[in-house]
Amino acid sequence: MSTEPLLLAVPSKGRLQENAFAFFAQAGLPLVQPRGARDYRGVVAGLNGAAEVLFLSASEIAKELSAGNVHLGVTGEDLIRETVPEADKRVLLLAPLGFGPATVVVAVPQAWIDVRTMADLDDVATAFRSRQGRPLRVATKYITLTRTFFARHGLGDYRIVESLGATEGAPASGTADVIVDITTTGSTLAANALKILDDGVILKSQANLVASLRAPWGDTAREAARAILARLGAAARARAVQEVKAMPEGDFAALAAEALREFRAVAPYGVQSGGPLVLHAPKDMIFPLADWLMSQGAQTVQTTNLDDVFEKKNPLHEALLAALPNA
Ligand SMILES: Nc1ncnc2c1ncn2[C@@H]1O[C@H](COP(=O)(O)OP(=O)(O)OP(=O)(O)O)[C@@H](O)[C@H]1O
Ligand SMILES: O=P(O)(O)OC[C@H]1O[C@H](OP(=O)(O)OP(=O)(O)O)[C@H](O)[C@@H]1O
Ligand SMILES: [Mg+2]
Repeated sequence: MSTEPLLLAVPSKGRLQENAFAFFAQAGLPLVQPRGARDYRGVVAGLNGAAEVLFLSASEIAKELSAGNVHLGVTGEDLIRETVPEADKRVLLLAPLGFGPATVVVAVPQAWIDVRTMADLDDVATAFRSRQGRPLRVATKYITLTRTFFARHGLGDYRIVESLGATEGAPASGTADVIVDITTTGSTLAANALKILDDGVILKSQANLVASLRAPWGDTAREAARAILARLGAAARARAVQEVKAMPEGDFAALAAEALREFRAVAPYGVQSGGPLVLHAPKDMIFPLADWLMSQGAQTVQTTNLDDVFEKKNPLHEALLAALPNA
């Protein structure tokens, strides 16, 4: 029986760091750095040493998950898709985390007014070859994503100019003709007079909780993952729903069935004959559900934000178990 602790990799700096810390703390899993903020190892508090934390950069986390050197990690989906070969065999994206949004796009100079689509860009590539005797040049650090996307659009005659920063400046400085890079607010593209092709969205990325399928998943690591995923799952479920309480008139069982069908609301404690009817409903359904409950005779409909909703059936843990070898 393996007692090696679970290794969790969390961004140590950059855009994802602050949100990642807050995310674990909010789920009742504070990450502590016993020797201070410059310490690159820590622990997940409350798990008796069963889970250690490694603080790495977002791109290193993608590599370590791929290699199986950590069990769980937080990093951007863009970095996973770019750096992990045959990603589906090596990692499992357990859950998007709602922060670190970034879209990987193909962008061209705004001055190319007739170029709006990947098909137009293919024509440009053909023109570069025949008139200038050279291929279209694409500046990017997303080499794999670019190759796959261009191939999917039948665009083959181009050259990648590897860029390690300030990619958006490449067309103006003449080192490339077009770019593939991430954008969030769009202000960097606009400042460099670039526009996104209509069909030029390669990937909509955000930070994800990712499991490595190649890591040595011993008993201690599995048990730590179960405990972590139970807490994360409870916090996620609590964010997704509100509790709704009301005393409608009529057959509660039939009303609960209709609430599920029409409003995706569940009755987690079943229906009590004396009432009230207690439901967990998705946040975007609260108003229509309340309206409907009042149309069914409820005088008052009360909703509550929840801190945690622990459920015996934990979709995160089940997804992990299903993906791990001989689980
Ligand atoms: N506006 C943005 N610019 C850069 N990255 C962003 C942005 N918004 C979200 N992200 C995401 O943050 C992750 C990259 O974070 P960061 O740049 O801190 O990591 P890194 O590339 O590993 O670090 P570094 O480049 O300093 O070594 C990516 O997944 C990216 O999609
Ligand atoms: O759409 P926006 O909101 O303008 O954000 C996108 C820009 O932000 C990032 O650059 P960053 O500032 O991290 O510099 P670097 O990648 O060159 O290090 C990214 O590489 C884009 O250039
Ligand atoms: Mg960066």
